[in-house]
Amino acid sequence: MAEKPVCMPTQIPRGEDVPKGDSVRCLTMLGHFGFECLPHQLVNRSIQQGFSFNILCVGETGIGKSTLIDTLFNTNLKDKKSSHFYSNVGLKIQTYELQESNIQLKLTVVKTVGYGDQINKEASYQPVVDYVDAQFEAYLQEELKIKRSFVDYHDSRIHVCLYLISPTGHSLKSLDLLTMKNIDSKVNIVPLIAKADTISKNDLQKFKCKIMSELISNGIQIYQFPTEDETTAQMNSSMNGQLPFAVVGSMDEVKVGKRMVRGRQYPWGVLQVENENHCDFVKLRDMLLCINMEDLKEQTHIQHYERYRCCKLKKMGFTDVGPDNKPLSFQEIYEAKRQKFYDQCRREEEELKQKFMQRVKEKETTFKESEKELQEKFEHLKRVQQEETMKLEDERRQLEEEIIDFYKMKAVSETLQTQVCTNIKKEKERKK
Ligand SMILES: Nc1nc2c(ncn2[C@@H]2O[C@H](COP(=O)(O)OP(=O)(O)OP(=O)(O)O)[C@@H](O)[C@H]2O)c(=O)[nH]1
Repeated sequence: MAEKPVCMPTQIPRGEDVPKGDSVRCLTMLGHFGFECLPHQLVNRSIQQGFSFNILCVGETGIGKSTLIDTLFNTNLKDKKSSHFYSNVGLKIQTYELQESNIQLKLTVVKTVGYGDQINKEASYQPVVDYVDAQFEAYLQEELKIKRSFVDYHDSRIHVCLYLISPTGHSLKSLDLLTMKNIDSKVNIVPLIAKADTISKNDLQKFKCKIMSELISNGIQIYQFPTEDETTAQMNSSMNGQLPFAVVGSMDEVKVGKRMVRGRQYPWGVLQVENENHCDFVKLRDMLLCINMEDLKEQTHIQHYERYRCCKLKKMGFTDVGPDNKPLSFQEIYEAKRQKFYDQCRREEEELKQKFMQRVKEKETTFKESEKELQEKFEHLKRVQQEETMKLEDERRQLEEEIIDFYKMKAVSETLQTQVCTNIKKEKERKK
């Protein structure tokens, strides 16, 4: 084996001419180094770690959500039927560990419950929006932690929203438009016509065109299968032209000739779920699971999550450039924020002090006025009391004088009485 060249860090003296443009130099290698095996390392690691995929299934009650998921993963995920009588829309979240050959898949299925059953459907999309945002928020919080643990973190961000449209054959319902409008910037929407076996082939084509034109005229962005990779470009661009997929779900095995196939049996024949001439189920499964799962996850991360993260950080006051459009470091923003916060605290403290002083002054004035009032009242009462005392004193003196006069008169009357008695006695004796 050839000797490996020692890789030295490139050091270019300042001011020395650096060739512009072609900065990557191609070296002719002298032997085998083994880095052609790099992709295998990735494959092995991915197989060891396992894969995860999160699907949001939005559609009216009984439209065929559970059957479609079961058919997609060829498993019976055993889901109970929902009632039509919920007063609000809810979500049912279930995580399954699936295995195919030696590939592990952690599948999370989030399904709407009671969707489209309320009379007032205006807020029906809100639980869906809240859930999608909550998963972004959880991921952001993990990212912002000092000690992050992405190795065992269950990333629950929604990778695809399968939006099941009722096979009315006419047009989208206002609830469909409202919900899709509110989630199209948060999640990859793949629109599907549910129970496509209930609508004729002719009507189906017209219905597909109608749905697409309504989505475009309402400015609703649906997921486009990527066309950058030349190995999948042709297939994906052809599939983009066939959206929304008309799907049929069934876990029933039906006999067709000598084969058993999955399908729906009718008196007039069998609808084979996996027959591309009967419905678009296989197209959906191939696009979703075989060809574009990684792109769906990537779009979730670099487009939808990025938008949420950007909005959230901006709301928190973070920015990449200052008012003069010069780049700002995290440290500078932090310092600026700290200073702003400190100034705000000082301002608020000063305001509080002023308010407090003002209130103290007001209270002081009120107390002084009350004190003055009380003093005046006291003086008045004192005067009244003095006058009362003097009056009473006068009356007492008058009474005393009257008593003295009374006693004097009493003494005089007693003297007179004694004299009269004596005189009467004398007169009686004289008459004898
Ligand atoms: N004709 C037809 N019937 C279907 C299809 N998919 C499901 N069904 C039937 O529709 C009924 C409801 O299907 P589910 O898969 O339970 O519907 P769902 O939307 O999960 O129901 P909830 O969870 O109760 O809202 C069942 O009787 C299914 O057999 C389909 O593609 N075509």
